[in-house]
Amino acid sequence: MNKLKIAIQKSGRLSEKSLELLRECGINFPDFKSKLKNSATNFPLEILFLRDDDIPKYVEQNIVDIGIIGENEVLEQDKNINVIKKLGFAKCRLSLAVTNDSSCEDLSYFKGKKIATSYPNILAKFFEKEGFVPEITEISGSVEIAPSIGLADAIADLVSSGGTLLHNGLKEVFEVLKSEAVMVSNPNLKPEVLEILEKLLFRIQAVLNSRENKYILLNAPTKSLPDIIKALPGIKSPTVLPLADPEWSSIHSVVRESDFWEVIDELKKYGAEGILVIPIEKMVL
Ligand SMILES: Nc1ncnc2c1ncn2[C@@H]1O[C@H](COP(=O)(O)OP(=O)(O)OP(=O)(O)O)[C@@H](O)[C@H]1O
Ligand SMILES: O=P(O)(O)OC[C@H]1O[C@H](OP(=O)(O)OP(=O)(O)O)[C@H](O)[C@@H]1O
Ligand SMILES: [Mg+2]
Repeated sequence: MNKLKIAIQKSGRLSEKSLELLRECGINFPDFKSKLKNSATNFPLEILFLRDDDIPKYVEQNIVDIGIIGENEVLEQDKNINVIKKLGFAKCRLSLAVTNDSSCEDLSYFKGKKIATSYPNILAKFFEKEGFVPEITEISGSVEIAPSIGLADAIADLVSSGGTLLHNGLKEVFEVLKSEAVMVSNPNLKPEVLEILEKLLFRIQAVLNSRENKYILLNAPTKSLPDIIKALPGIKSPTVLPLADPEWSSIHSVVRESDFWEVIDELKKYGAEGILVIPIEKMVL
């Protein structure tokens, strides 16, 4: 039987969220990662647990068909692989940071400086556009320690909360790129494997849609219905149901998480009451 082979980070920032995504797609697999190659029990999928840095190479060589890694790793390694879906987790940015006492106004500050990073290729390309490339020293982790031990003048590393920079006396000065987890694929998959991938992507999209949206129910004065309907950017148009009291109606709709609070403010302005917000389990459009 044909199977789709996926590589997932064994342990680290991407690991749990990648497995959670597969589980939410209804895919069951034995729950232990010490067995580095596992098969799903109810979907034609084989899961390999690997170091994230190795995943682009394995996808390029078609040892696996697809993988989940950070966009940062895709750009750094520049292998012959395709990004086929952004997955919306492990959001972070690659930023330049200097010691708190440095006065860094613009990028020319880095002329003649030494920068420690795990992303030397991305950083060199970034500075080539500026017309100069500072000295770059590659280290594979704990990058934030470099200025305090005299290894470099500045760093370029991944930042999300900013806590690690803060605890190491550094300040973020320029963003080099934004990143999130992505699914990558070998560009030449066999049709029978592509067919399985399409099925998986369909399920993933339903999960991502549900994460980005909320189902809302509310009661509103019937006379305000036109305003309320205008304020609700539903999938098609909201469901309107009469209540026992004809002066009131019940309205159901789907609202994007990102627009949520503005929409609620609008609805309240038009007299909406008893607003219930419900997470969506899956959403097939
Ligand atoms: N602070 C962060 N917030 C959000 N996402 C992050 C953060 N740091 C890293 N990431 C993302 O998670 C990916 C994996 O990061 P992690 O630190 O687990 O990798 P690693 O130490 O290289 O692991 P491995 O042992 O597999 O080589 C990164 O490539 C990046 O895309
Ligand atoms: O802005 P923050 O929320 O503090 O996150 C930033 C830190 O997260 C990543 O390292 P990670 O913790 O994954 O450890 P690693 O060095 O082992 O990769 C990154 O390399 C930073 O050090
Ligand atoms: Mg790694």
